[in-house]
This record gives sequence, structure tokens and C-alpha cells, in this order.
Amino acid sequence: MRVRFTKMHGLGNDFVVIDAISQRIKLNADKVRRLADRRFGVGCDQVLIVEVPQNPDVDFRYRIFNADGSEVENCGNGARCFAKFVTDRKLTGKSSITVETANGIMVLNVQDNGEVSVDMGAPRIQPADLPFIAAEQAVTYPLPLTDTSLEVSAVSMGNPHAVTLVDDIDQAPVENWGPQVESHQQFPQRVNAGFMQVISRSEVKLRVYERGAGETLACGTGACAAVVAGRLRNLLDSEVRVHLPGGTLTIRWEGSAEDTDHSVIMTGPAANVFHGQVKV
Ligand SMILES: N[C@@H](CCC[C@H](N)C(=O)O)C(=O)O
Repeated sequence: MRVRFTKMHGLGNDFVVIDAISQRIKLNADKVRRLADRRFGVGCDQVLIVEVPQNPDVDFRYRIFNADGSEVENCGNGARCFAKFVTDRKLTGKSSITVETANGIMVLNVQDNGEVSVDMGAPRIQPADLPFIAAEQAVTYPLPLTDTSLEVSAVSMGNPHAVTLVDDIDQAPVENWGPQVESHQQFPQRVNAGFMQVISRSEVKLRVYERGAGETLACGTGACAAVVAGRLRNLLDSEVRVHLPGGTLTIRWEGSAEDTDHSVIMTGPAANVFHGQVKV
């Protein structure tokens, strides 16, 4: 079966986006892995599927698969690309688009300048929310690795994140620590591992070793989780420019360690790369 797709990216975090409303498609983990393969397939970090929602009050259903075939709850850069995709394809005429995900409902706002602002919902920081195995809730937790121990903040943006502060992002051994954190036994469903250098109260640098995809050029939910982690430690203001290897996102969160019940708002670009057809 041949399907039409669009290759897109959000700051270099790249996606194969498929409209499963106007064409029939049945994906499984094996097919996702083949599509995502950078040599034998189209190549991407995640495959995004546009579907009809189950809730009639919502515009679309947004499904996300990592390159390793696992289906996941949330993807921030993907959400901005999703909004551009359904707008460009005229699947909606709305500039405020509601989508249902495995994590609940999200609102995507397409701005006049083409950037997309996403209400990512409130973060959750109870260990069970990730899930993360810990005796009690804390702002940071020691996480023993083979050769060192990290101090991580555990934040759920619908999907799980462990955020570590580093002195120098360019020297951080992300390729060593990332896989160890991702599959650490205290994170039974694995985790996205973020490494953040704080530049000032309104600027950070971030690299993310993503669950199911490896280190990517940007991670939207990772940027949100990093700002939440920074504010839980009282290191950051409520609006922060997050510099990732692929570019910069603006993240706004009014919450704090005392009151986490505020939505995280992520703003950034979304881009088309090419359109194609592929046999799946
Ligand atoms: N690239 C994403 C996150 C994709 C899912 C993640 N790898 C997970 O397994 O939770 C983003 O921009 O948020």
C-alpha cells in the first residue's frame, strides 16, 4: 500500500506526517521503524498521524510514534508541525486547533507570523505521574549511573522527562549519560533525558536524549520540562528562551514549586521539507 506523507521539522526534530483521514493506513511498530529508518526508509525522529477524533468537540486526533516504533503520549515540536500540516492541507480553517492525544486535549494556535504557540497543559511532578520510582516527591532526586550519580528533576509533560543541570552543555557527556538515564530501572516506561545549562534567568541551553529516538536536534516537551525544572529550583523567570542544537523555542510557565497548576506555553516554528509517497 502506498501512502502520501509530508516530511516536516521543528528546529531539526524531524517527522513523517501522514493524513489518515483522507487515506486508509494501518501502522504497526515494524512499519514505523521502516518509515523512520534513515537509510532504508524516509527517515525521521517521529511519525505523526492525523486522525478523526473520538471526541466530537475536538478537531483532530494526534498520534505519535517514536523512531523505535513505540507509541507515545506527547510531542511538542510535532504539535507545531501538526498544526501547520492540517492548515496547509486545508483540513481545517481554524487558527486555534484542538487535538486529542493519549495525554488529553491540547490547543494549537497558528500565529500570523507562521509560528505556532501550543498550550501544553500543566506539568505533573508526582513520581507516579511519569512513572518514576522514588520514596517521596522532591524537586531533585539522586540517580545513580554506572560511573557517576546525577541529580535529576522528574517532570511529566504527558510524557516523562528527567532534567539534569550541567555546567557546560558542549562538554556534557550526553551520549554516555543519555542512554543510561533513558533506560534507568527507576523509570519503568523509560524517560527522555534532558541536560540543561542555565545562562541567565531567561535563557538556557538544552540537549535532549529522547526516549525511542536518541539525541535529537530539539525536543519541545523537553524544553517545557527543562523550564519547569529550572523554576522548581527557582533558577528561572517565567519566560525563557531555550536554545537547542536546532534552534530556539520560547517557553512560558507561571508556575513554581508551590503551585504547579499552570499551563506551559511553547512557541516556535514548523517547516515543510518535502512531500512524497511511500510503500508501507
Ligand atoms: N520530539 C518530541 C518528543 C517525542 C516523544 C518522546 N521521544 C517520548 O518518547 O516521550 C518533542 O518535541 O516533544
